[in-house]
Amino acid sequence: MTEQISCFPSAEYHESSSARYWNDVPYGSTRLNLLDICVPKRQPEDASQAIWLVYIHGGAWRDPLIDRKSFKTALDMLLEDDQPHNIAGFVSVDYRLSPYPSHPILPSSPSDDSRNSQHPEHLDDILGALLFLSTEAGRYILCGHSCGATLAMQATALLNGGRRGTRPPVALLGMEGIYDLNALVAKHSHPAYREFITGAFGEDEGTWITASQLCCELQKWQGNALLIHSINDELVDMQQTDSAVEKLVIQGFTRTTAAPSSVKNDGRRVSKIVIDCMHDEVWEQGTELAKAIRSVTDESWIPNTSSATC
Ligand SMILES: N[C@@H](CC(=O)c1ccccc1NC=O)C(=O)O
Repeated sequence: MTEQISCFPSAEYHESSSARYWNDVPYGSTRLNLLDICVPKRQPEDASQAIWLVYIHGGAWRDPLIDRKSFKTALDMLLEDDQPHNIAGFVSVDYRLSPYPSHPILPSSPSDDSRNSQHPEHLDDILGALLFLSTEAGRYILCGHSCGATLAMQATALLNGGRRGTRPPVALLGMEGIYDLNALVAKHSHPAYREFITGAFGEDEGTWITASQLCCELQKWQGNALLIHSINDELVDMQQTDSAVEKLVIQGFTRTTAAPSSVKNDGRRVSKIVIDCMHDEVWEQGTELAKAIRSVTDESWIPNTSSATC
């Protein structure tokens, strides 16, 4: 079937009893510039409150087996919810990856331009996807897992600088995020850490510092940030989330322990929630990812000031 929707005109879709799906939609020119869109049939009752959720997968900027499809388990759970919600659509985005020649099943080839990228190309792809979506999904929450949370933060920092045509998200949801590359490598002695950070950001540790600083450059952003980390994350230490929260607080964010509904919700709130599962169980089992999305799409997490979307 086809339908005219302004951002993806006449694209093919398929449907289930609960949603319509536009899968494998190209937003750029490489094989990994693809995204999946899901529009629930039960739409928000108040269209003015409608919000999109854009998910950025993890996988250390390089793992070909962790891709946009990793959102599916949580998405299926969310579509089964019987409570009303305010999500107009869900998007899961792929982006170009860094080299992974030692991958046991799908090693990257030097001639594959979608698997030989380095910073800031992953980020460029995310910004490209958000620009592509901007007509349809202009009011959105940006959600990422692991290095997807890094990209979500960095994209928000750049969009807040006023890239034409794309507004920053109204809220950020970071799960098991990496926000300080140098600290991650210093903390974890397993050579894989240095290997994937070098693969994604190069040998120059100065670049790692600049890329990490970009994560928390949210001085003027008016949205709310919810950062979630598991006490049993065996791959990324909780200090990553703790120090990101501190950096936001230093920039004037108010630390909240509950959803901001209990206080005046004019944005610039940051909250940390501790969960209990392993790093990839967040999306593999889907329960924690779905739960986190329910928390943040609760209207109380969306700032009610109009400036939040400017
Ligand atoms: N599966 C990945 C590893 C991975 O995803 C990862 C490992 C340690 C810390 C963070 C990770 N992922 C972050 O996006 C790999 O094979 O390189």
